[in-house]
Amino acid sequence: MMHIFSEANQLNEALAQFIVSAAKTAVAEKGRFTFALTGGSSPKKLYELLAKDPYRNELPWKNTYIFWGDERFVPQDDDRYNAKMAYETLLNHVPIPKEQIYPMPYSAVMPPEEIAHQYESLLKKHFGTAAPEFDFILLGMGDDGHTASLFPYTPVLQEKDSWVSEVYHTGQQMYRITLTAPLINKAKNIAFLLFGANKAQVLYDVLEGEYQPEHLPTQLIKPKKGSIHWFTDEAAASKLTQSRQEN
Ligand SMILES: O=C1O[C@H](COP(=O)(O)O)[C@@H](O)[C@H](O)[C@H]1O
Repeated sequence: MMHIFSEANQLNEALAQFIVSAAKTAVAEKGRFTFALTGGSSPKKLYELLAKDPYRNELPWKNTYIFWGDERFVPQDDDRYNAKMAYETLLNHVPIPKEQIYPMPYSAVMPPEEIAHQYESLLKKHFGTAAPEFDFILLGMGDDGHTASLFPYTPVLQEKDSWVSEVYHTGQQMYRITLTAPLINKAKNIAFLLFGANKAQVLYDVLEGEYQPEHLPTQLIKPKKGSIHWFTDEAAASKLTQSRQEN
C-alpha cells in the first residue's frame, strides 16, 4: 500500500502513528512488540519524532524489543554505524529497558561471518527456532535498489535458509551484516521510508519495472502473510503511474 505525502513532516507523523498502532496491536495480542530499525539518513527525523510526545508516551517501551535490519561492520563510535544514529536520536531518550535493545555488534577480532551467526543465534533465543516473525520491520531503499544490506549482485540475494548474513560491499570496501530476504518476508508489517527525487526512478523500477531482483534487490521483499507499506514523499513517488500511487 502506498502512503504519499507532500511534506516530510506529514509523512513522518503518519508513519509514527502507524508504528504506534502496530505496537499497541502486537502488545495486546502477544504482550510484546518486536521492531527492527533501519539505518541510513532517511529515518533520522522519524526517530526524533518517536522520541517526543505524543509518540514517546504512547509507545509501549517496556514491552518493545529493538533489532536492526542491517549494520555497517564498523566500530560502534563510527558515524557510519547504523545503531549510533538510532541511539542518539531515539533510544537514549525513551524509557526502554536497555537489555531489550539488540544492535548488530562490531568486533575488531571476530570476522563478520561470526557476528552474523551470533546475531542469528540471538534471534533464535529470542523468537525460538520456528520462523521468527517481526511485528514491524522498517526499511529504507538506496538509489541502487538495495534495501537493508541486500546489495545488487551479491551472494546474499540467493540466501534461502540463513536469517542473518554478512555481505561485502566492494564499492565501499566494507562488510555489512544484514537480515536476509526470507527472514524479512516473514514480518507482520514492513514499512519502507523514502524521500526525494533521487529515489523516483528506482522506486518506479522496483514497483512497476521488470522483475530483476539481482539488479533491484528490494524486489525480493514480498511478505508471505504480512503487509507492505511504502511511505514516500511526492518527489520519490513522482514517476509512479496514477493507479500505482492510489494503491
Ligand atoms: O546503507 C544503507 O542505506 C539504506 C538507504 O539509506 P538512505 O540514506 O538512502 O535512507 C538503508 O536502508 C540501510 O539501512 C543502510 O545501511
